[in-house]
Amino acid sequence: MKKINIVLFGTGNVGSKLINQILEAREILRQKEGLEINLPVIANSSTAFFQKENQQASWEADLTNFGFPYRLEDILEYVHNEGYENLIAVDATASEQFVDNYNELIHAGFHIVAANKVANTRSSQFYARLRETLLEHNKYFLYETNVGAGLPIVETLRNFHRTNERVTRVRGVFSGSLSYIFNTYCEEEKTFSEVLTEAGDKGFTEPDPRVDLSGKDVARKLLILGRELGLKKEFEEISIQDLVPKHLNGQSTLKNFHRNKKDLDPIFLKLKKDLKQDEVIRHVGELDLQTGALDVKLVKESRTSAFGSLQNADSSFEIFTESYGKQPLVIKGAGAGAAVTARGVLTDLVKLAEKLH
Ligand SMILES: NC(=O)c1ccc[n+]([C@@H]2O[C@H](COP(=O)([O-])OP(=O)(O)OC[C@H]3O[C@@H](n4cnc5c(N)ncnc54)[C@H](O)[C@@H]3O)[C@@H](O)[C@H]2O)c1
Ligand SMILES: N[C@@H](CCO)C(=O)O
Repeated sequence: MKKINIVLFGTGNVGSKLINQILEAREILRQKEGLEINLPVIANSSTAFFQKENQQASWEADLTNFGFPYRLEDILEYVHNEGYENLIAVDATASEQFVDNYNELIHAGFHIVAANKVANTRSSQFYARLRETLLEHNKYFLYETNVGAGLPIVETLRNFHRTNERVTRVRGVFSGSLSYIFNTYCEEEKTFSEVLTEAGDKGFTEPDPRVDLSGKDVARKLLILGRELGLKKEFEEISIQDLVPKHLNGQSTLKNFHRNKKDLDPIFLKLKKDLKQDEVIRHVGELDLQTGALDVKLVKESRTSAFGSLQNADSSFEIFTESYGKQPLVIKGAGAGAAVTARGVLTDLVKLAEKLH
């Protein structure tokens, strides 16, 4: 039986769903894949819990009752002393800082699976150095959920690139949360701030929804795909339409944003009122591989168009390549949500396990 040992960082929407999916799938994975997934350590921003045997269904109570404040070194020392092999660190945080730990984790023998997009969107230098370190230590880094949650976008583009299929353009509704927000806002008689709150409650938005509304999350996804296709770009080069008014932006606290998010209502009401009868608002990202332009913006679409008819938190990616000619390859489905994202992370874990001895 092949065994992998996971140290999970982040027990929020995605991380907690992942633990439950692992517990539910554990027996099937043993029987059908010959794979045993252990979760000896789970940690959030303040607390870690070490478990000698397999994680139990009561992990939430264990983390609350037996968790303790920790430093990364405590975890590294623990897994080293216990002799765990095939170690995988799962980054289910949204933290800008946590990725600073990747280097140390790789040196300590970890592979990495990330839902967090930050590591792939820092400078090109950081991006290249991370890959060099992985190579030097013979470690893998999988991050399919960085774009389109559980949809197979990164792998599809990587396969095109590997096989010399020229990708010319990728256009899409990249954000599951903004898809939900505009799909709902254009159909229902609710204020924008009500819909935004609803999207957060359903686990569709980033922990700080301004990361979605500012266009940053979609810009990150464009950069990740562009780099996957060999494009040399920095985050600052992306053209982004920011939907957050200045007085509520990242310079002010998240609490202040939530307290004043009603200020968004008149802005979006005006946009809605300006629509023609058959039009809806959609948030799109576009990556033009021929010009190297990356663009994030709001557009008006006809209700019956491919993007205009999207529902719920669905994303849709149109991939234009040489062989697909004028008709793009389209990948469409839920682009946000804890369950689909956690399933994507679990898929990365199983894929990574296949590569290990
Ligand atoms: N929710 C989705 O639909 C979705 C889809 C695809 C990708 N993602 C990505 O998944 C990640 C998690 O999203 P979420 O919705 O679960 O967020 P969340 O806010 O619900 O959970 C984040 C967790 O990370 C923990 N954390 C923060 N900083 C940490 C640190 N330094 N060390 C350890 N733990 C830390 C927090 O305590 C919390 O448990 C994000 O990067 C997000 O972009 C989310
Ligand atoms: N906020 C993100 C979650 C998935 O990364 C989105 O809307 O797509």
